[in-house]
Order: sequence, then structure tokens, then C-alpha cells
Amino acid sequence: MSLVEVSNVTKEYANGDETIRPLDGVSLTVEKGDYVSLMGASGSGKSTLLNLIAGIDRATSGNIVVADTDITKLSRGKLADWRAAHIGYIFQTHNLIPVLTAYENVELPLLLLPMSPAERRKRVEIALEAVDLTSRATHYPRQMSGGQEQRVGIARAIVANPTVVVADEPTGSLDDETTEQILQLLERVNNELGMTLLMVTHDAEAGSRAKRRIRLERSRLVENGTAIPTDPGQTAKLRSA
Ligand SMILES: Nc1ncnc2c1ncn2[C@@H]1O[C@H](COP(=O)(O)OP(=O)(O)OP(=O)(O)O)[C@@H](O)[C@H]1O
Repeated sequence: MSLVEVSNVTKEYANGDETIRPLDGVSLTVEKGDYVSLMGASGSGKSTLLNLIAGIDRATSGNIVVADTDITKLSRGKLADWRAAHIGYIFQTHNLIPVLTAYENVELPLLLLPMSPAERRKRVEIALEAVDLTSRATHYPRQMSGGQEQRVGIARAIVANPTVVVADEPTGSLDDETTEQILQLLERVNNELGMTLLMVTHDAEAGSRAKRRIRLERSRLVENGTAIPTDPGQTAKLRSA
């Protein structure tokens, strides 16, 4: 079984009398250790798909199984607990809490998990080390550059050793040089820490750095120019062919 199995998922939003359907029967499998970029026109539903896989939003129909749990079947409360344990989220504008230090921002997701203070400390130190910010642990976000803030955001996303790291436009507000640093860091997170990464991006260069590149076109998924079939069984057959 794949790490992530999105099967025949549709998402509709009501917009007055109109129904918007950014995802129409999409299926996707992601293996452990994959690095997948998700591209497509503005409004095509990239963030919607990311948020469904991250358990932030709910599908209108279809199933999403992540590490053997069908998250479409979880209650609201159970889904929140599941998210805390399994998903690391990297935002476009890092969303750090300004009154907390880098260390405290990274520690935050661990406070939602059952863990001893000693274990928490160890994990925060490892995550800050991974993004090369040990020397900035006591700094507040306002004392850091945009790139450093995003690195804290990445440390916060990986600190709980999540099943999947999702990133929504992680380089969207950075200059070219800082974008390159963040893309290299994401590659290390994938290659060296072995984390599974799903990244939404507008930036063709950023998207091309992923191991797999998927596009959302007219509410359907396309990989390497070929539509991904709605039936995930067909996808598996295609991938093993
Ligand atoms: N909560 C919501 N309520 C109503 N419509 C929504 C909601 N969230 C998203 N939409 C609509 O669904 C469609 C897909 O939105 P989504 O944000 O997933 O697209 P996107 O590809 O990530 O766009 P962008 O690249 O501009 O961020 C858009 O038409 C958007 O307006």
C-alpha cells in the first residue's frame, strides 16, 4: 500500500447559487520518500488538494488514506489529533508567532503531542540543527531575515517527524537567492531525512526540483503529460508498467 492514496476525490464549494468543483474525481498515490510538486493555474485547486491530504479541509466525496488511516472517516476531533501527529505544514509566509523565539516556535507542535520535556528538547535541537539555525535559537522572528524565518518554519514542520510534509508556495515570498537556499534545504529534508514532501508552487524552477511533477488541469491531475486515471488501481498498473 502507498503512503498516501487519494481515490476518486471530488471537492465542491458553494458560491451563492453556483457550485465550484476544483477537484473532480482525482486520484493520486504518493510513496514514502517521494518529493512531489503540484502546479497549475491560479484557482485550479492546488491548495485545496494539499489541504485535503493534510486533513485541514474535507473532501465532498472519495477517500484519502494516509499511512493506513482513511482520514475522510475521522471525526473532526480525531482529525485534529491525527494532523498534529502526522502532518508538517510549511506556509508561504512561515506564520511564525512573533512573541516566541525560534526555539519556542519550533517547539510549539510538540506541545500537542504526548512527550517528555527531555524528548521535546532533543527534537527541537535536532530540527534547528537540520536547518542550520542552532545559533539563532533565542532570536525572535523580527530579528531574522525572511530566509531564516522560513527555515524556522521548515524546522517547525519537521520537528514532530511527520508522515508527510506539505508545503504551500514555500518560496512564494522570497528572492531568487533565498529561494535557492530553501529549495536546497527541502531537497535535504527529502534526501537526507527521508521525509515525504508534497509542494504546491507557481514557480516552474521550484516545481522542476521535485522528483515527481504533477499538474492540476481542469479539475484533473496530469503527470508527465498523461492524465492520472480516476481509478487508483489503474494508476498502480501504469506505474509498475
Ligand atoms: N473555502 C472556500 N470557499 C469557497 N470557494 C473556495 C474555498 N477555497 C477555495 N475555493 C475556490 O476553489 C478554487 C480552488 O482554490 P485553490 O485555492 O485550491 O486554488 P489554487 O490552485 O491553490 O490557487 P492559487 O494558485 O491562486 O493559490 C478557487 O476557485 C477558489 O476560489
